[in-house]
Amino acid sequence: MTLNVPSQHREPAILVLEDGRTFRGSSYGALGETVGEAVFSTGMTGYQETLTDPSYHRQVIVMTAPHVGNTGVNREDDESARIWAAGYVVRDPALRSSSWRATRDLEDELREQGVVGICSIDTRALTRHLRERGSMRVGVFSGAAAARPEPELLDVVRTSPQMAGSALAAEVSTTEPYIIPAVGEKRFIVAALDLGIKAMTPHLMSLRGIEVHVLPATATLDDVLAIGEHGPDGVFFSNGPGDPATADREVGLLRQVLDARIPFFGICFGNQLLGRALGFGTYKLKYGHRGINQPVMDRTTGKVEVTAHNHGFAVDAPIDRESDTAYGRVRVSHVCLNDDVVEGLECLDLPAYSVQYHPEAAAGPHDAAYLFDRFLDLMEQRPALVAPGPTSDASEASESRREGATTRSAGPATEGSN
Ligand SMILES: NC(=O)CC[C@H](N)C(=O)O
Repeated sequence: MTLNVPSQHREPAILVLEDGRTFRGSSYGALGETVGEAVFSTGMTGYQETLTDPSYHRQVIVMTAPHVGNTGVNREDDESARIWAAGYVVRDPALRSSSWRATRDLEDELREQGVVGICSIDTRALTRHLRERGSMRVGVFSGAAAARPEPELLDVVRTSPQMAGSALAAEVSTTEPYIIPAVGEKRFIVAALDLGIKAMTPHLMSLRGIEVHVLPATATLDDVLAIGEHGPDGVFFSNGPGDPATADREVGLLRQVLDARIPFFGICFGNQLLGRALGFGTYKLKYGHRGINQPVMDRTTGKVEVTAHNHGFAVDAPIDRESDTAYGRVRVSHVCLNDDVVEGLECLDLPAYSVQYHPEAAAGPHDAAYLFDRFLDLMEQRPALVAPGPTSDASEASESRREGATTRSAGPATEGSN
C-alpha cells in the first residue's frame, strides 16, 4: 500500500538568536523572514488555539512537542480571526493531518497567513538555551533570506523591538464594540475590555447567562457605564500581549472601576493590570510560563489545579501575607507550585479578583472553570455590597467588608501612595 503523502519541498532556513546562537534547518510555513521574542510552549496539543491567541503577538513560538500538525486545523478552534504568532519553530512537522475535524493542513494555513517558520532543528537544545539564558529576541529567515551573511541577520534581530516596554494591546484589540449574547436566560451584563481577548472567554461567560459587551482597548469609563440600562453588572479585563508596565491608561480605567465598586474579574494581562491598579509592580520572568499542564495552588480551597499558562510577566506581590493597599486588604489567591509565581489576586474589601493563568482553557484542562462561577457570585452579591439589607448575616459581613474598604480608601488612593 502506498501512502498518499505529499512531497514537501523545503528551502534552507536559519534561526538566529540575539545572543548569536544559530540553528540551521528547513523552511516551514511561509518563506521569508520574521523577528520576535523567542518563547517556548510545552503544550502537547492545542497548537491552533495557541497560534491564534492574540497574546502571542510579536512572539516566535518554539514547540517542545516534537511532532506538530498531526490534527491539522479546523473551523472551530480559532481563538481569534487570525494567527498572531510572529513565527513558528517545530522539530518534525506532520506529513499530513489526520483528524475527522480537520479542514486543512496546518502548514497550508501558516503559508496562507504568511507565517514564517522553521523545522528540522533541535528544539530541545533551543529550549534548554532559552531556559538558561532567558527569553530573547530571535529571527527566522528562510529561502533567499537564509542565504544572507549571518552578521547581517544578527543585526536584523538586534535592532528589532524588545518585548519589555512594548505596548501591544491596541494592535490586537477590536476597533468596534460587539456583543456576545447570553445563552438561555440573560442574568448579567458584563463589559469586557478587549486587550487581546480569546474567543473562549466570552463564550464561557455567555454559557453562564452573561451578555458580554466586548469593548475596544481604548474604551473609557463612560463607554463602560453606557452599557445596559444602569451600567454593566461586572467588568472584565482580558488577556493580551505586551508589557503590563506600559498599560497606564488601562490601569487608570481599572482604578475608576474599582472606585465605582463594580465587580471585576481579570485574566492574565487583566491580572497584571489589577496588580498594578492595587499598587504592586510587575516584572519580566526569565523565560515565562507557556503550556497546558502547570500546577497552581488555589489557596482558598487548598486544591491544586492543572492549568493553561501563557505569560512572560508576573505581579510582584508578597505571597506569604495579606497586603494593605489603597483599595483595602489584598491577598495572593493562587500560586504556581513550580516557582512560587503569583497566579491570582483577591481583594478582600472590594468585589475584585483575577488570575494570571487561563480558566478559559483554550487549549488546556478545565480544572479552573469555577473561576467564571465566582464572577457570577460576585455579581449576584453586588446589591448586598452596595446597599446591604439590615438583617441577614451575609449582608452584615458584606457591609463590614465594605466599611473596611471605605476607611482604607479614604487615604490618597493614587499611584504615588503605593
Ligand atoms: N496571556 C497574556 O495575557 C499575557 C500577558 C502578558 N503579555 C505577559 O506576557 O505576561
